[in-house]
Amino acid sequence: MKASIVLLPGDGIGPEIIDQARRVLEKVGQTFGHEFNFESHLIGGIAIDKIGDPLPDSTLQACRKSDAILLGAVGGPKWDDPSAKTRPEAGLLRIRKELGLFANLRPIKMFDELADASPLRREIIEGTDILFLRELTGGIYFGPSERSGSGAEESASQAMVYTVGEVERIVRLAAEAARGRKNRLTSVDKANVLEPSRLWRQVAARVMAEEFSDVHYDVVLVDAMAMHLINRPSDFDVVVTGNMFGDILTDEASMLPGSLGMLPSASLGSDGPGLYEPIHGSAPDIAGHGIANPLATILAAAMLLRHSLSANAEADAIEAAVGEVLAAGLRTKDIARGGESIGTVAMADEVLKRIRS
Ligand SMILES: NC(=O)c1ccc[n+]([C@@H]2O[C@H](COP(=O)([O-])OP(=O)(O)OC[C@H]3O[C@@H](n4cnc5c(N)ncnc54)[C@H](O)[C@@H]3O)[C@@H](O)[C@H]2O)c1
Ligand SMILES: CC(C)[C@H](C(=O)O)[C@@H](O)C(=O)O
Ligand SMILES: [Mg+2]
Repeated sequence: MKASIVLLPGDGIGPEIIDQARRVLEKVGQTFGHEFNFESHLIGGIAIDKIGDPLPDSTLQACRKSDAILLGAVGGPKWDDPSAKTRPEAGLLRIRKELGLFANLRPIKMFDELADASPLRREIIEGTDILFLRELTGGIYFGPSERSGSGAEESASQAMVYTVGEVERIVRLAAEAARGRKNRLTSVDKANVLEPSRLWRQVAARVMAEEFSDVHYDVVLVDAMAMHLINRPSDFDVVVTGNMFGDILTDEASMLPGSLGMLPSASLGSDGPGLYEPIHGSAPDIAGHGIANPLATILAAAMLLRHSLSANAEADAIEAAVGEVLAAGLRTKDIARGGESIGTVAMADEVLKRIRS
């Protein structure tokens, strides 16, 4: 197979972890006889610094032509001025919107070998296997925003907007995913307070009744979900929710496997290339120290192989290698819980050694 993969390293630890995921993909290419062509492009703060735009046209065009995109992270204190004209994060939001990547799959996969890394008790996290489907191109992230007034009367607003069509397509995708798993779908909203959540709940209920009556379906309010997630995580199978709730709940869920550095994601649309990235950010507090956990990005590369290139055996090979590394007790600092740890490159070296066809 030949495939062209665009790499968007971005900011902070982005370049460090993308370098390692690329080495893993190259090893997969050699092992399975594929030709992967990599092109790196600018996004985020570095793109603001070099081109004055967090998503330069050249980057967007290259992404459109590619088979898949692997992104590191964007943002950092250097670009945090609230009065700045643009922000690194705007580049990420725009690429998701431009490519129509409305479905963000965030698997919360437990590696049994890593149970010691979680701050939660083993009996709570055991058996946890959740697939979050976070709606990614709508909701409050993309609603109209405004600043007006001055002095103590100055105000800011941003609207949460969902259309029926946006809810239907993400719920359908989530319900189909549930059919291939434990056949359970939970929809998370704030319908006791928010109008868009009431629309979300009505549309989801109709889609489930009309098209997926075989799937066990329930709804949970987002505040309660934040609690259930760390109290009884193994009760959930597929969880579908809006853009902001999905963002927050999945960072919380990273404490099940033990670190943000363990969670990958896939952002998919109805056609065109998918975008794959860790769920974490640019981790400015550890950038440049060589200690970032590359496994979330390496697992995102596995999702890229599975979802964009239909290379399931190759994706399995990466996931198996990660499992073996963890079983061997090898840990980056974030999952070492004070014990011995290895750095970013050494962790990727250990994964590389274990990639087999
Ligand atoms: N997809 C993205 O590009 C993305 C996602 C989230 C945040 N951000 C941006 O990143 C910047 C920093 O945000 P933040 O600090 O709130 O969140 P963050 O996810 O970057 O970091 C939160 C904490 O987790 C740790 N961490 C994250 N990834 C890690 C890894 N791979 N290995 C070890 N530790 C890791 C960090 O060191 C930090 O202590 C902000 O500008 C934010 O907007 C970008
Ligand atoms: C950086 C930010 C725009 C982004 C989001 O909120 O979607 C991040 O937190 C994520 O989870 O990918
Ligand atoms: Mg986030």
